[in-house]
Amino acid sequence: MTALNNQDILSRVAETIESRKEASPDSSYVAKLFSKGPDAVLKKIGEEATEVVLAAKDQDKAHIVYEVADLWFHTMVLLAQHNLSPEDITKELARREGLSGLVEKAARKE
Ligand SMILES: N=c1c2ncn([C@@H]3O[C@H](COP(=O)(O)OP(=O)(O)OP(=O)(O)O)[C@@H](O)[C@H]3O)c2ncn1[C@@H]1O[C@H](COP(=O)(O)O)[C@@H](O)[C@H]1O
Repeated sequence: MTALNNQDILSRVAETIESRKEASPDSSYVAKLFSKGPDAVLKKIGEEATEVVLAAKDQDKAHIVYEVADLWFHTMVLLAQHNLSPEDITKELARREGLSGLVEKAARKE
């Protein structure tokens, strides 16, 4: 297996997104998004989240997968804007693993 295959897709896409910080907006969708400023990606995330909701309401599995991929991708661009990586999110999920949301919420109320 090549080194490329050993890396997971989230890491590979995150690396590509990072590299687009230096790329020309004419040659790259991500570079174009970065060049528009921070609000552009926030707008895309809002749009893509709405599209996920609509796909789910339609109970269309293929459409849900497509729209969630768009949403994940745009949240990865947001993470890159803040110099964060998918690993920061997986670490947070790992930290929460096994802790019931109900238990965590009850602890917050104390
Ligand atoms: N995973 C993605 C990805 N998912 C979705 N998109 C783009 O995100 C946009 C989604 O927006 P919409 O569905 O609203 O379509 P649109 O109307 O064309 O969008 P807007 O012009 O309104 O923003 C489309 O242009 C998609 O092509 C992506 N663009 C890039 N990537 C990854 O990012 C890498 C770098 O891309 P470039 O920066 O373009 O080279 C690629 O190799 C991929 O791995």
